Amino acid sequence: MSFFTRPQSANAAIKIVRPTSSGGGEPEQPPSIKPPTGRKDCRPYAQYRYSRCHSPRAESPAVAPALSSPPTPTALTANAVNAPVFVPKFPVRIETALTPPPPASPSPPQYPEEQEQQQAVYDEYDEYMGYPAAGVDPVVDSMQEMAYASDPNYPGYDPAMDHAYFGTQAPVFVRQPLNYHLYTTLIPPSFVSSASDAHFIPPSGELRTLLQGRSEDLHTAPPPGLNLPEEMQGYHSLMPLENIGSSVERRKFGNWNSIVYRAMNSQDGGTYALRRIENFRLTHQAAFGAIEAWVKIRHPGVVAVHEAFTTHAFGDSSLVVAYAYHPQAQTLFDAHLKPALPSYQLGVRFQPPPPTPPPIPERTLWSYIVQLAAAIKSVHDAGQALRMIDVTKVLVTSKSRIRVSSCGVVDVLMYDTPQDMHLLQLEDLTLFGRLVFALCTGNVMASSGGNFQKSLEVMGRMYSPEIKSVALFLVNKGGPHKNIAQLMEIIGSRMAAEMADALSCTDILENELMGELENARLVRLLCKFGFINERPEFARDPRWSETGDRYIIKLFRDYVFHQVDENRNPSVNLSHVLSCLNKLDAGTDERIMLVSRDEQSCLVVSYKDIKACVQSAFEELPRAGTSSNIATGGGYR
Ligand SMILES: Nc1ncnc2c1ncn2[C@@H]1O[C@H](COP(=O)(O)OP(=O)(O)OP(=O)(O)O)[C@@H](O)[C@H]1O
Repeated sequence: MSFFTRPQSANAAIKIVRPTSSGGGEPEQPPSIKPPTGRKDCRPYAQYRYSRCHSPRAESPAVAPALSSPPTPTALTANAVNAPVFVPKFPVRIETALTPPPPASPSPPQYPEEQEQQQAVYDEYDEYMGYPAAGVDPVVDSMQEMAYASDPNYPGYDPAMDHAYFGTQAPVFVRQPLNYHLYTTLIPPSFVSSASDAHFIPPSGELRTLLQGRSEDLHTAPPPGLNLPEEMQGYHSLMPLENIGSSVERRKFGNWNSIVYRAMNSQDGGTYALRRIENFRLTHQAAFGAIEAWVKIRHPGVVAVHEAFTTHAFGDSSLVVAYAYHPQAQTLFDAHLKPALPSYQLGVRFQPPPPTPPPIPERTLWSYIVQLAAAIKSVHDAGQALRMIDVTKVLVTSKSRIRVSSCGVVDVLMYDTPQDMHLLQLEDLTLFGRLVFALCTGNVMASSGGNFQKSLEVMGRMYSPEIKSVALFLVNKGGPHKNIAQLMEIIGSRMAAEMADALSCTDILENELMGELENARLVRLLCKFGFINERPEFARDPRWSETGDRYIIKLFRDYVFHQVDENRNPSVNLSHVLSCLNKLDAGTDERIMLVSRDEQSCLVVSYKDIKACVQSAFEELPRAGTSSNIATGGGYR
């Protein structure tokens, strides 16, 4: 009988070879590995299951646990692959260059009770419950024994110490490193539930739809025939965000006509919202001084100002102020006050008036008040005034999240009529109060003249007295020392609730992000597989895929994607795929058995080796071409 001994650069791949008569006749030991029998299917799964339970964990390169890792073999060479193949005629024994031949009983002794407990723990975490466990298939069992016995990294068992296990000393099992390379385990839903509706964030499924919608929004093209400038001060692909047809009644921005466009900036590739004020003549360049101040203000409650310029690109002299673009943003008016469109049935308009929108829930209202108060405070602290707190200028940018838009425009437009900043800041509070009235009653004119008393009654009926107090504090004249900080004191307790909800939102988003953690690295790996496997230009060259690194990659791909069940039906187990690819990316020391397609040879190889194979095959690609050059690019390695 002969053994396959690995090349001098002892690597982790173990080739199972054909036994020959020159090896000295009958094996002296009971066989530690049996040839593949009729039940070959699912062996890799079973091997996998075993390895998860017993082989040491390696760390992900990104998050290496501070545990000493055992010596690891070097990468597998092409020679190992070209070694003689295993023919399952006689029982054979396996030997590695790293370990002495296993003792008569290679499997580590375990006390039945401990074994049971361990198995229970493994089973609890085993996502491959449906696959045959150790002990089911004799081939699997012997492969497991082999992997166990030949694994120098298993810290809990030393064959030379067999006697110790049967003595009085209890076996020592070293804690394994954490499974950093496995797919991420999310925080239990009872702690952070992304399935339920949170204040600032919809359930996970809806959130995805929402984000998809926003992404789509960024790419929508304008209808043809709008006759918009192709390019303007570095902005292109302009698309109006409101109807601009001649039949549309247009509201005014103060005394000016205004329109908002979405546009791309060719310098940074970003998307911006451009507010254009038509027919504006700039008399003093210094009018842009306020914009400089606004560019410096960054607050989550304020739509960020980017820059301002004048242009003749629209055929007139326009002022344009560029803002951060928030896809699918709606004004508060559109979100809460706008009556629903009249219903039509069979082309006939219904007579009843359109339904009024439902009242805003009190929690949402408090949230708006707290966010606006925080935004105003930050702007006032920066020495500016918002001057545009209005239901048509405050944007709802995501669930319960609002931002004041159009900042800085009035400062430029009204540059010629300078006003006292303190008075402007007081005016902000009054505008804020009017907005609260409008949101409570659904009427933009709620705080004016004859509506005032009726509005207070409505507010008293529908909301808590604190809301009314806040609205009254804001619209009442107050002394000259009235300021936003006083409001903050009044709403202090509501701010605590707001903060708790905001932090919960962060937790949920972080948890969601955890679920996406592996995406990038897995896509990169799959791309490499795509580059390497089945290249048509090497289709007639068996050396390409049947030798060296690429052969191992080919077998590994079969192991990952082409498993069959006991009835030879394709097994489609995404968890298996993800788990294998994660381990491959992390390059763990865990070993798996790769079986050739004719099932006549097997290779036991670690993920670390396969990772090296993938890397070297990928790097070899540009050199592998003959006359044709295979281009690489993008720097993804
Ligand atoms: N920064 C922005 N990001 C995304 N969308 C925006 C942004 N600023 C404004 N919008 C959108 O542009 C559209 C027009 O804004 P605008 O402020 O003109 O509202 P409006 O209701 O038409 O008010 P007005 O009648 O005063 O023009 C609105 O639908 C608004 O949601």
